[in-house]
Amino acid sequence: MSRSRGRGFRILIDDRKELMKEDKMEDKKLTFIMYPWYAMGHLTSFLHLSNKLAHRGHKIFVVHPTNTLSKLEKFNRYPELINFKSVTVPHVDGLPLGAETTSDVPIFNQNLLCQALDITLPKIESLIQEIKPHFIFYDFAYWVPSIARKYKVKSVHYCSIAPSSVGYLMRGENSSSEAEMMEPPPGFPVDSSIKLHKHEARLIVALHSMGKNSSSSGSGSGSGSGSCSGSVSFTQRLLLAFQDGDAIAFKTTREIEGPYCEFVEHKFKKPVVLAGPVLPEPIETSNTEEKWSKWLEKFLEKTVILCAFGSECNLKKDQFQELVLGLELTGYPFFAALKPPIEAETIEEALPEGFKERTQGKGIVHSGWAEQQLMLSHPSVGCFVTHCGGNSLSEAMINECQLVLVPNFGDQFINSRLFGGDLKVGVEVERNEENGSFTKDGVSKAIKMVMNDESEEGRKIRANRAKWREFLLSKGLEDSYIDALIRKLQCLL
Ligand SMILES: C[C@@H]1O[C@H](OP(=O)(O)OP(=O)(O)OC[C@H]2O[C@@H](n3ccc(=O)[nH]c3=O)[C@H](O)[C@@H]2O)[C@H](O)[C@H](O)[C@H]1O
Repeated sequence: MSRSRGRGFRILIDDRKELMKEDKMEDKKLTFIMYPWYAMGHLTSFLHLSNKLAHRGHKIFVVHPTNTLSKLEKFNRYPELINFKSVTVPHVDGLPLGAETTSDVPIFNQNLLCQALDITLPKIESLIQEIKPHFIFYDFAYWVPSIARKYKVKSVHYCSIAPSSVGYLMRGENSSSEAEMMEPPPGFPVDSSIKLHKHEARLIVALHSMGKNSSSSGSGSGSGSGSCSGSVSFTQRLLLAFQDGDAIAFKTTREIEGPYCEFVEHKFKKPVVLAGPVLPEPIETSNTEEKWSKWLEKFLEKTVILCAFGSECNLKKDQFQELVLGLELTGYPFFAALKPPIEAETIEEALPEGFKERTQGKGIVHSGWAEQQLMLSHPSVGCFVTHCGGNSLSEAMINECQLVLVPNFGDQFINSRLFGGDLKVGVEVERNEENGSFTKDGVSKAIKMVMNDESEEGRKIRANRAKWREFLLSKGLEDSYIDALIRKLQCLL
C-alpha cells in the first residue's frame, strides 16, 4: 500500500510494524515555542497554526508583545493548551516610545524593531531552558537556531511570507539592481506570472538595504555562536533565518505554490514542510463588531465593498483620497478600515471635501481596528479591496467576496501577482508605471470588473475565485497537511 504524506515524503508501507511505529509517533504529544516577528500579520499567522497543533493535543507557548495580548487572545481557541508568554520590546534609540509591533513603527525604521527583539535573546533562551520544547518556530530572529541547538531543540523557520515571495525576493546578500529585481531570479518557475514593476522593484531594493551599516545596541557577533549581531542588515537577517534552522515551514499548499516551494528548498538546501491553508478559526464577535454587523445588514447580499489595508499601511494623503473616492464612484455601499494617511492625524481631516456628506448612510471610513475576519464572513460583503497582506488574502479566499488587489509593499506585490496572475482569482488596480500611483477611476473600474462585469475576464475571475475557495475548504485538505507536517516534524526529532 502506498500513501503520499505530502510533497516528497512518499513511503511504501508494506507491513503493520511500520504503521505501528508511525502511529506510535503520531501519539507522541509535542511541545512548541512560537516566536513570531512582532507584526500583527505574523502574530495571527503563528496563532492560527497553534490552534491546529493544539487541536491535536500538542502544547504551545506563544511569545507576544506585552500590550498586544488583547488583540491576540480572541484567536486562541485552546487556552488550556496554548499559553501566552509576554516578552516586552526593549526600547532602542529611534523607536517610538512604547512601540511594540510593526504597526507602531514606520516601515523603514523597522530594522530598529528587529534590533530591539535581538535584545530579547536571553529571555528566549531562558524560555527554552524552562519549557524544554521539542521545537521552536521562529521568524526574523535569525539567532534562534544557534540558541536552540545548545539545548538540543529543533528550530523551524515558520515563514508568514509566501514561498513565491521568498523565492522571488531573497536574492542573496549583494543587493540586486532595480532592473534585476524587476525580473524573476534564474531558475524561477517558468510558467510564473510574477514580475515586478519599476516602482515596486525600487521599494524592494530600498527595503533590502534597510539596516545596512547601522550601528545598534544589539550584542555579540553573527549567528551560530548563540548570540546576535547588532549591525546585520534586513536582508542578511532574513537569509540567516532561512539558512540556519532545521527546516522551513510555509502556510500554503502544493497545489497553489508547489513549484515555488521546490525553488526555495533547492535555494536554501533545507527541508521545506507545508502547513497547508491553516484556515483561521471563527472568532467571537464583540460589541463593536455587533454594531458593524447591524450596519452591514442594511444592504443587499454581496453588495458591500470592504476595504482594509492591514495593520501597517499608511497611504499618502492623495492616494488615500483616490482610494475612498474610487469606492464612492462605484455606487456600491462600502466599509473601509484604514489607518490615517501619513500627512494627517485623523481620518476625518484626510477625507476629501464633501465626501462625508455625500456618502452618509452608504459609506464608512473607519479609523483603527475592525475585526476583518468577521467582516469578510458577513453575507452583505461582496468585494474585498485588499493590500494583499498574506493573512488578509488567506482570510478572504475562504469567504465569498470578490478580490481587488492594491499591493503596497514588500511581499504584497508578489502576492498580488500570484493571486491576480497565476491564480486569476482577483484583479489588480492599474498603477502608474513610474511612481505606482492609482486613481479613483482605476479603483472603481477594478471593483466593477469583479463585481458585475459580464465580460469574459470578469466571468473567468469569478469562476476561478469559486474554484479555489472550494479547493481550500475541501473536506480533509487542511487535516492532511497538518498531519503530514506533524509527521515530518517528528521525523526531525
Ligand atoms: C504576513 C505579512 O503580514 C504583514 O502584516 P499586515 O498587517 O500588513 O497584513 P496581513 O498579513 O493581512 O495581516 C493583518 C491581520 O490583521 C487583521 N486585521 C487587520 C486590520 C484590521 O483593521 N483588522 C484586522 O482584523 C487581519 O484580519 C489579518 O489577520 C504584511 O502585510 C506583509 O505584507 C504580510 O504578508
